Amino acid sequence: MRAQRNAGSPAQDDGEALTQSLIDAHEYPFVLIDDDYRLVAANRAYRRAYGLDEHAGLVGRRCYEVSHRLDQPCHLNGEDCPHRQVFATGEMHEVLHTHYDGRGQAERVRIRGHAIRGPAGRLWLGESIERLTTPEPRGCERRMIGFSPRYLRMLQQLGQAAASQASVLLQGESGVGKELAAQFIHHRSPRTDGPMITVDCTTLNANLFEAELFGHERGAYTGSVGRRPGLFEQADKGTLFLDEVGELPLELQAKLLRVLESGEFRRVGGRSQLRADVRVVAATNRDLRRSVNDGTFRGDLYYRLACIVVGLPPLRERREDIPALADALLNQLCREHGRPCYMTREAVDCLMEYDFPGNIRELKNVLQRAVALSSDGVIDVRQLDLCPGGPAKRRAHAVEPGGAPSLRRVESRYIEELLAEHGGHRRRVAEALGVSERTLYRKLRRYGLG
Ligand SMILES: Nc1ncnc2c1ncn2[C@@H]1O[C@H](COP(=O)(O)OP(=O)(O)OP(=O)(O)O)[C@@H](O)[C@H]1O
Repeated sequence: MRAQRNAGSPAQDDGEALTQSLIDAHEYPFVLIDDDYRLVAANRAYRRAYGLDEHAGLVGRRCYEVSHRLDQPCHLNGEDCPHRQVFATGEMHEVLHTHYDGRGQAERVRIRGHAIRGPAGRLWLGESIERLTTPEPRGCERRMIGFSPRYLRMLQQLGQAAASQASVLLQGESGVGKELAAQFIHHRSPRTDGPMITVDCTTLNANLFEAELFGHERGAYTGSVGRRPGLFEQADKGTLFLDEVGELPLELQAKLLRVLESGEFRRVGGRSQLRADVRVVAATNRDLRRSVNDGTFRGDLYYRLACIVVGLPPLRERREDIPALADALLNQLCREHGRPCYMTREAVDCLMEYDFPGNIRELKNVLQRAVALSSDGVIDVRQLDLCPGGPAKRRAHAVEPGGAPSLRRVESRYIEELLAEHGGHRRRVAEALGVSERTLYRKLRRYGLG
């Protein structure tokens, strides 16, 4: 708080020097902020991170100007603001935010806002800032691109879910990144050194269920040559990821519930009762509550799986992330193809206009196609093959005379158009849609197009 006053008593000077050396000892960027959002003191790490030298008039500037490049507090921008929370409650508040470093580069940071009290009871906000892009983030975290407030809120929820042992249900459309989110939870959880085992619930049927999940003993049935542990056993001390859990037939839901409740199972052909200690993360692109109401999903299983529910936003609801995502995916494709590629401004605008029913997987496919189509490494609107006349035309087709159609209606019409365009070739339709063939088959069934 040195620069707040020009001269102080020796005792004050000592106090200020002490405050400064205490915050300088902090390894992460740390800043003290008053109730009017003004910076009061900052440590060296903060000044380095935000490109501010000691004499650059740091004190008195507003926190949101320095770190967010905003001219208003971040809660007015849809963000969870630690300043507002700490001054309202006097309690520590942790959030994820996007900050801009000294070179104007966006970076994801975890902020812990502490309530710091002065001798006279005055309150300050002490922000400790952990930069998540450096030092090295964990593998899947680095791959999870997104800086929008909506995406950061979701990451925050995933982080909180990871810290608990409760089961987590990830809900979101196909291609939004549910599997990546499950990996994030696993790697952030205390089980990170254990295995993460994925169960694809779309492939399970009554014949396979027990052998797949619980394993079998040698000679348990014709063709079972050796003993094989099941997925449940393999996930012991780790995470069991139940992908597409909403597709599990009703009769198997009861069996799954039983083993989840008890943690006990028996291999096929085995006598002994075995136990596995698993943490369950499940994912679905259905509205499972509605499935419970429809009677196609068991309510008791839903409540067992959905202690914590995290919704993953579709890409069209976080369009501001599209340029960064496209950039990262394009860089990856360039590395794979061994040649540089560049996207024009118009191409980026075109991507931001598009609705991406297949979400990030579709964005990836669109870019893959564009890289293949571009002869000189420049990707323009033409190579994207989306607009004009692409989604805009398709969207115009989809609008009903009576008003906006439902998303399901838009999607089913879009699939119909793609089927016609590709002569009914399902693999190509799945590619164009940016979903797996499996997902396409489900959609065809759902919309009666199969
Ligand atoms: N935030 C992200 N940043 C970069 N890439 C992402 C992100 N989220 C997902 N992806 C990529 O998008 C693709 C689809 O992701 P993922 O398989 O996790 O989606 P999903 O929701 O599980 O899809 P489905 O429901 O069809 O199984 C993957 O290639 C994944 O690496």
